[in-house]
Amino acid sequence: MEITQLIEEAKVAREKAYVPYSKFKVGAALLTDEGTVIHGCNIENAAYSMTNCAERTALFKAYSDGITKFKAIAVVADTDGPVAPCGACRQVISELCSKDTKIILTNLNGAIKELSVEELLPGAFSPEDLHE
Ligand SMILES: O=c1ccn([C@H]2C[C@H](O)[C@@H](CO)O2)c(=O)[nH]1
Ligand SMILES: [Zn+2]
Repeated sequence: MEITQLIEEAKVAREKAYVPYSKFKVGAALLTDEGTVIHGCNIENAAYSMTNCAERTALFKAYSDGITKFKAIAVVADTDGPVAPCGACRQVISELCSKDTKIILTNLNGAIKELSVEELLPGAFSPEDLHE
């Protein structure tokens, strides 16, 4: 699947966002190694800190179905430039994606920024750091 097509999938995912508080819709689309696409959107809560971002929704959906290998993840929001994932998502992406998963950050105006996982969060805390 082309990256442009994956970005369209992220836009479809974005329409499912549950954002009564921020009104800021975000969509994510994960391209699995098998070639399937898994959607994620942000889901907010009246207890604001319970909010789950689109990127983490997509990854948690995939892992909970036993799918753990991804070629790419596209993220889209109505931002001026390519959307900037929050720190929590950068940390989770660093661990749950492989080092060669492409991170595609976009907006509704066609801005596109492609990053590696290392570029998304240089020097991330990782499972190896837990070893004594
Ligand atoms: O990359 C991002 C940035 C923000 N949000 C969500 C969290 C919250 O619902 C709203 C405003 O921060 O956007 C995401 O889902 N992904
Ligand atoms: Zn986030």
